[in-house]
Amino acid sequence: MIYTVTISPAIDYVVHLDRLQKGATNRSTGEEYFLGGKGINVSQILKELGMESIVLGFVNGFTGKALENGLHQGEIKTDFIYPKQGITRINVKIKAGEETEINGQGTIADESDLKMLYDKLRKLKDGDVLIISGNIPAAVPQDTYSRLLEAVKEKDVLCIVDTNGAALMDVLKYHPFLIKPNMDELRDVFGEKISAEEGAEKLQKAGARNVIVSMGGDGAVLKAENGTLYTAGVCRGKMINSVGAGDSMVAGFVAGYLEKKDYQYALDLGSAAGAATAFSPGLAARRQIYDCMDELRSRSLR
Ligand SMILES: Nc1ncnc2c1ncn2[C@@H]1O[C@H](COP(=O)(O)OP(=O)(O)OP(=O)(O)O)[C@@H](O)[C@H]1O
Ligand SMILES: O=P(O)(O)OC[C@@]1(O)O[C@H](CO)[C@@H](O)[C@@H]1O
Repeated sequence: MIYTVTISPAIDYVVHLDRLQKGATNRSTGEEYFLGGKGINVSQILKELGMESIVLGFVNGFTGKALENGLHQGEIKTDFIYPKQGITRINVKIKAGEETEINGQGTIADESDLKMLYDKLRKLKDGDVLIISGNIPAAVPQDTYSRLLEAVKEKDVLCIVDTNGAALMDVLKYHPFLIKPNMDELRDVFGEKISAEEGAEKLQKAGARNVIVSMGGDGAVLKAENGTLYTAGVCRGKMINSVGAGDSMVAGFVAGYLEKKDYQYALDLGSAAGAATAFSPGLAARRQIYDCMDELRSRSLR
């Protein structure tokens, strides 16, 4: 089974404006609500690609109920924990020419809540897949991801971690199967001058088995554990949404890898899913992902 972990899930409130005026009442020209949080986005794209997963994490309050109901309506299984503090956040994504995001703090998991999550992970079995995505909120211990990996380290679980900064560097000693920083996250760790290839190599030397560096509309590279550097093509289309492209790429890569154990195929499916989301108002639908995949594959076969 595939498990995704989202420490602080969200409802994403996307609001469209002609122009954002600071210090004034702005009237929207339209708005949308999406189920959000990085691991939850991964589960939604996996579902589009025909793969079942179980969503783990912390939710509470009316927004938590809406999120859980929405996932169940989409036939996505959940096994949430319900802390007493905070409520599931509403993240505001303002689209007024450029995108401005305001992400809340959300549910706050305390030590007893976290222990429930570690206990759930200890029950994972050999062959399971664990995908941990997103930032660790400030109110939650910053070594939480390391402790999640500690809980599964005796099992043959394929671990994927999509996070940044200290939390990313901290998990490398557990040799995660995959990490996926973007260029900003790479520069935060290694400085402005780092290239995607150099950064991927450094992260691999520090312990990651496979490293994808995603570069938005400029594509992505994968430094794989077989020593090969794979390059992804870029699908053509109109970028209308940057929220969830990275999560879609993680889901596409995992789905592709589980299907064929072929790194180039997995990277292409990840790139197709990322692009299809970038070209959609919310997360991509199956058909758009496979249209992008066909475009990438037909170009690389020429
Ligand atoms: N404008 C675009 N055109 C084509 N492909 C794109 C575009 N934006 C994203 N992608 C695809 O999606 C992948 C992931 O995007 P990106 O690098 O923006 O991830 P990210 O920074 O983690 O995203 P986010 O944090 O916004 O979810 C890219 O490597 C690329 O394959
Ligand atoms: O505040 P975090 O956890 O860093 O990011 C949360 C978030 O921006 O990430 C997803 C897109 O990747 C959105 O669905 C969600 O609102």
